[in-house]
Amino acid sequence: MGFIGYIKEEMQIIKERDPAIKTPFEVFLYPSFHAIIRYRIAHKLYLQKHYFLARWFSQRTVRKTGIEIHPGATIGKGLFIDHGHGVVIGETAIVGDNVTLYQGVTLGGTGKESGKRHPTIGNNVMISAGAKILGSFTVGENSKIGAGSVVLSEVPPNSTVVGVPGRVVKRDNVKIPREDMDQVHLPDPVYNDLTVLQLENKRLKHELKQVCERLHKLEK
Ligand SMILES: CC(C)(COP(=O)(O)OP(=O)(O)OC[C@H]1O[C@@H](n2cnc3c(N)ncnc32)[C@H](O)[C@@H]1OP(=O)(O)O)[C@@H](O)C(=O)NCCC(=O)NCCS
Ligand SMILES: CC(=O)OC[C@H](N)C(=O)O
Repeated sequence: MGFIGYIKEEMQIIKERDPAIKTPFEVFLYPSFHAIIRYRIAHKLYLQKHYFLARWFSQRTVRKTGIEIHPGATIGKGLFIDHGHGVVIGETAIVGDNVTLYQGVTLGGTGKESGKRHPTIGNNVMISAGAKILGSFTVGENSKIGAGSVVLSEVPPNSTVVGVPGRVVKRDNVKIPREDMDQVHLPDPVYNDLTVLQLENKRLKHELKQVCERLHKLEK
C-alpha cells in the first residue's frame, strides 16, 4: 500500500471509532492521527539504528500531540488514541491490531524488570481513560480495561478488568463474583424482611391488647 492509501486507512479508523466526529476533515485535528503517522516514521529510524534521530522526532511529536510513543514500541494496524493527552507507550510495548486507547493511558514498566518490561496488548483491546498497564505481561484479545484501573498482571482474552489493582469482573460476557465476598454468609433480604414484619406484628398485637383492655374497662 502507498502513502496515500495508508493515510486514508488512518482517516477511516478515526471516522469509524469516534462517534463525536461530524465531518471527514476533522481527522486532521486529531492528535492520534499525527502521533501514529509520526510514530511510523520514528519507528523506521529506530529499526535503522538512528536512535537519536528517532527519539528527537518522537519527542517533537510529544510537544505537538501530548502522546508519547517510544520509537522502539511495536504497534499493529488500526490503533486509535482518542483525545490522547498523557498517553505513554514504552519502548518494549507490543500493541496488536485495532486497539483503542483513551487519554491518560500508560503502557509502562514497573521499574523492577529489565529487557521486555512493558505490556503486550492483544487485538481489539480497549483501554479506558487513565488506566495504567504496568509490566511485561499480556492483555488478552478483545478485553476491556476500565477507566482509572491499575493492571499489574496477565489479563485473559475477552475479559473486563477494573479497579486498583485491576481484577477481572467479567469473562466471555459473564460477571465474576468478587473473590473476597463471603459466599456462605450471603445477605438474605427475605429473612431481613420477615424479621421486620415479625417485629411489626408483635408491636401491633401489643397495641391491640392495650386497646382491648381499655375498652373492657370502659364497659365496666
Ligand atoms: C470497563 C468499561 C469499559 C465497561 O466494560 P463492560 O464490560 O461493559 O463492564 P460493565 O459495565 O458490565 O461493568 C462490570 C462491573 O465493573 C464495574 N465497573 C465498570 N467500570 C469501572 C471502573 N472504571 N472502575 C471500577 N468499576 C467499574 C461496574 O460497576 C460493574 O460492577 P458490578 O458487576 O458490581 O455491577 C467501562 O465501565 C469504562 O470504564 N469505560 C470508560 C471508557 C472511557 O475511557 N471513556 C472516556 C472517554 S473520554
Ligand atoms: C469524552 C468522550 O467520552 O470521548 C469518547 C468519544 N470520543 C465520544 O465522544 O463518545
